[in-house]
Amino acid sequence: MGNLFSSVFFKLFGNKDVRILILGLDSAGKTTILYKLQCGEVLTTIPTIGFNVESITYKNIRFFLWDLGGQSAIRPYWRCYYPNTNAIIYVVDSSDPDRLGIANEELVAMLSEEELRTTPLLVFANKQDLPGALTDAQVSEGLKLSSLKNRQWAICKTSAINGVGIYEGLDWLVNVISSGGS
Ligand SMILES: Nc1nc2c(ncn2[C@@H]2O[C@H](COP(=O)(O)OP(=O)(O)OP(=O)(O)O)[C@@H](O)[C@H]2O)c(=O)[nH]1
Ligand SMILES: [Mg+2]
Repeated sequence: MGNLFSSVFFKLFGNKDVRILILGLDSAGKTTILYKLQCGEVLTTIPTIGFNVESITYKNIRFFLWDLGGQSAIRPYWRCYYPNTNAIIYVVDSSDPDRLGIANEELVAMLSEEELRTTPLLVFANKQDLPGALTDAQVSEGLKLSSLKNRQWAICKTSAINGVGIYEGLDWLVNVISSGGS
């Protein structure tokens, strides 16, 4: 089964690298997630000005993960990174219901860009370890995910601090990518 998977994958991709953008409002947890994936640890972060990029290999796929700064002044630069993106991870701070509306507006603006017209979307409803965090259903409703058209999407409850949910999300991405969905 593993060999079958690998052979199908390489027929589909050859040596192609998989490019993932990690986006979301400032302080959502993007950089924390990136380094949790890359080195398995929770690093102390500072707000990202510009980007961090790391590669990880997971289930025989080499992912290039681009973590972009989410502060409002630098969100306009996200679009510089859209070309050739295979999937988007959109990170939401589930403990910040007041900014769910802004998170939705930024998501809608991003997904309306031609270069991301059908790009698969994985939402991380992050900071689930905090008391009172919104559920994945509440985050999904706030982002109006059920109204998305012509796009594969999924939402996972995550905590970058304890690692919960992150690999479930990556498993979904592996399935989407290996079935040619991006
Ligand atoms: N409790 C909790 N705190 C988290 C979680 N993820 C991130 N944080 C904290 O949230 C703060 C912001 O995290 P970052 O990873 O720097 O956020 P970011 O999305 O990269 O922010 P920008 O770079 O400004 O766009 C840090 O203090 C993290 O430790 C989580 O799942 N749970
Ligand atoms: Mg950051």
